[in-house]
Amino acid sequence: MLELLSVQVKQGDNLFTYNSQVNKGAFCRIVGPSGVGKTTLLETIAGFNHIVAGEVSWQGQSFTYQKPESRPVSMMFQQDNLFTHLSVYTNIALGVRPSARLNEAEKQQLQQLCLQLGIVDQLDKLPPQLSGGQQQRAALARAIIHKKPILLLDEPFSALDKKLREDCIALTDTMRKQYNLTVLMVTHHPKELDQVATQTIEIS
Ligand SMILES: Nc1ncnc2c1ncn2[C@@H]1O[C@H](COP(=O)(O)OP(=O)(O)OP(=O)(O)O)[C@@H](O)[C@H]1O
Repeated sequence: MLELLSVQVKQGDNLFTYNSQVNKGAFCRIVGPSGVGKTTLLETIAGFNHIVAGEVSWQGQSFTYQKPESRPVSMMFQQDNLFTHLSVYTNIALGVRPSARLNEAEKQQLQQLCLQLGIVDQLDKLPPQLSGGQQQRAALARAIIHKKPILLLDEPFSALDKKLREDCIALTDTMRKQYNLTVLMVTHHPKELDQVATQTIEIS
């Protein structure tokens, strides 16, 4: 379980307090009006914000003060997830390790994952040569191959049209089950997650 206990975070003049529990393996949608602190919640779990008080834990182990790279999470944003001057392959391989140098087994796993995500033919290209949906699927591949148990998604498909959004949500759900991930997704279209969401956090 991912747990936030009286976690307090300052953003400018705002002080946010979070109390949430997300079950292991959940697909949790995070909803609420604009400016209420949804992105701040994900950034706090990812380690990008200073926590003033409280505790964040995974499976009973606190990671409140751990650096982002040591936390059991990977995060994907609405856009600009990829380095534009590096190939799609290298971008995804960076999810394995900073050198992006992979052994044969890792290369095969990357190929297999990209085959499933429908981007295996795009690996030699630069991200700007891909469509928006392909770019987000490449970012998803990088996040998944990172092998962290918690996947934080901040409106990841909101720039895509409705049909593509639905396809990407279904793919994310398949990945959740296959890789035993706990997914937290901020969305302004909660109904689109009706089929997949096992839990909802409403921030008001
Ligand atoms: N780095 C920052 N410095 C100062 N204020 C910030 C910072 N980041 C966010 N805020 C403020 O904190 C509040 C919450 O922002 P946040 O992005 O978490 O909201 P949100 O619920 O994700 O909104 P939206 O649905 O519009 O994306 C907003 O009022 C925002 O202006």
